[in-house]
Order: sequence, then structure tokens, then C-alpha cells
Amino acid sequence: METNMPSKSSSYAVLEGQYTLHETIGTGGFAKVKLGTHVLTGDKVAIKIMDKRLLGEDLPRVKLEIEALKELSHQHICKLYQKIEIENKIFLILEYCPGGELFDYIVERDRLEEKEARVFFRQIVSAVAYIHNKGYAHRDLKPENLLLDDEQNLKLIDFGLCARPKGGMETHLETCCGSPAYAAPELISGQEYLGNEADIWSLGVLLFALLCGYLPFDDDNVSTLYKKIQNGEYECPFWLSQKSKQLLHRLLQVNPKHRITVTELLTDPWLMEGFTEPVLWKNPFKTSKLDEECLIELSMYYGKPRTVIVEEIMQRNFTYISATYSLLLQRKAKGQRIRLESDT
Ligand SMILES: O=C(Nc1ccc2c(c1)CNCC2)c1ccc(F)cc1
Repeated sequence: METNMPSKSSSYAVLEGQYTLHETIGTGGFAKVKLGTHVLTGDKVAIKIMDKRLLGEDLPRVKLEIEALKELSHQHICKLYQKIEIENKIFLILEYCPGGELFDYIVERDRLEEKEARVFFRQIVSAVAYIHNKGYAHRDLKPENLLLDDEQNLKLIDFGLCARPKGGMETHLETCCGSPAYAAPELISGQEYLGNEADIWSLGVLLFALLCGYLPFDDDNVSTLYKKIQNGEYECPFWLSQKSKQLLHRLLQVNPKHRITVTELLTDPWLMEGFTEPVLWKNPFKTSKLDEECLIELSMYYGKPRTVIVEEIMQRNFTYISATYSLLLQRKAKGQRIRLESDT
């Protein structure tokens, strides 16, 4: 009996009836991202496709990213709707971010005015404060990992390097990772470091990139770059305000113990300028209660009792039903209709 090798298209057969696949919208190291349409709602999604055979020793990173994304639910973190794993492939169904990378957004404008940089930076600080509060550190914060959605809101992606040390954020990490230009001095000198402190340094580099359009520490020669980072010396261009220079100074402290903490960051004078509220990081929508209207719509569509639908969503297996629920909830939040296309 001969078994024919699955052709490319058939390895996507698992998506049949759930998502329609469209063009490739991104290619990362070991993943390809395709545009998808969620069949029942017609909503667009991003489908990250990974071949387990090519992942090799990177497979644990992907598992880490999936576990982190399952735990994290925040308005400025790219949402995981569904995970599909078959013999040689993993499909992650993710929130659609058509605005592309913050990196390109800055480059197109040379640099951002303080007002606009502040709106973005408050969103990033909100996401990082939330992650740290959940006991995670991202460890690869950079404009390439911040995407814009269709409403110009930032969504943090790529938790492949994130860490959740067993003993919480107080335990030190050893692995050196992320992009050198954004890496904290203690991280590149191979010392033990705390993930959340290293994230705060990266926020300093990110803020500098937003306000200046180039990096505070840069050099073609990596060892020269490392020296500049370890010295923590950078030049502030003339256009920076006093308050922004003070914030950069508090973020880019070589000694992690002298660095501003994420809690102090929430009410920093530069971040508060023009705002009355500190940066909010709790998920305002995070109610344990599920939305009745969406539950009923799902229960009617599938002809399953409401309790069965609730059970499936609460089990957090990231199935098609829970993906459909999340998309219905998002449609409702945007005031869109939440009728499911019954194929009859
Ligand atoms: O949505 C994403 N990318 C995306 C979506 C639409 C478009 C682009 C990127 C860029 N070209 C314009 C259209 C996306 C979402 C999550 C992710 F991890 C990686 C990429």
C-alpha cells in the first residue's frame, strides 16, 4: 500500500473549513506568516506557520512562546486565537496587524514628535508592566517586534525569547539573547541578570529610537558596540526636551539597580505630560464572566448547549470555537454585528 507524501496544499488541509489562506505577509527566522480569513466571521487573521522539522533546537522556543501567549491577554499584546499542531507543522492563529512594524513607521517619518512617541510609549509600557506582573520578561523588545493594528494601536509580538523563571522575576537568567543594540550591559557581559531589569534597558533604547530615529548605541563592530553599551554613553540630539532626556537617563542606567522600575515608570513626568492618568496596565476587559450574546450565538450555530461552549472556552485549549468566541467578542467591542454565517 503506497502512502503518497502530503503535498504542500494538503498539509494546509487541516485549516479547511476553518480558515481561508491568502498571501504570505511575513517571513521570520523559522516561521512564515500568511494572511488568513476566519471562515465563520469573515475576519482577517495572521497565520504563523512553522515546520517542526526545520525548527530543530528552536522547537522549545516555540513551545515557550505558545505557553506565554496562552497566559497573556492584553490590549497591546498580539492575541493568540488558536493553536493547531499536526505531525510536522504548528499553526498559530494570531491577531491581524496590518499596520506593519513600528520600525518601518519610524523610518518612514525619520523620527516621531514627542506627542506621538508618548502615545506609543505608553502603550508599550502598559504591555511590559502587564507581562512583568504576570512573572514574564520579554527579552527582545525592539521596534521590529511591535506591530500596528488597523487602529494604529501597537501589538507586541514574538515571545520566543521570553522568560518566566521558576522562582519568579527574582531569579537570575543566564542565556544571552535578543538583539545586541537593545541588550542591557549586564546581559551582554554574560553576568547573571534579571529579565525585567533588562527589559527596562531595552525600553530606553526603544524610546531613544522613537524620539531620534536612530540607535543610542551603534557600531558596525560588535565588540565596539558592546563597549559603548557597557559604558552607557550616548549623545542626545538638540531636539530632545529636558523631561525626555531625564527619562532616558533613568532608563539607560548601566547599573540595573539604579535603573527606573516599571512601577516608577507608570507615573514618570515625561509619560504623564498631557495625561491625567498613570499608564494603566491591567486588562480592563479581563472579566471572568463570558459574554452572553457571543455564547448564545456560538451555541445556536453549533447546536450545542451553552454549558458545553463555556466548558470548551474555559479549558483554554485554543480551539476553533474559542477562536470564534474571541473574534465575536472583538467584533462586539468594535460595534460590529456578531451573526455567524450559517452555511445553510
Ligand atoms: O498581521 C500581521 N502582519 C501583517 C498583516 C497584514 C499586513 C502586513 C503584516 C504587512 N503588509 C500589509 C498587510 C502579523 C501578526 C502577528 C504576527 F506575529 C506577525 C505578523
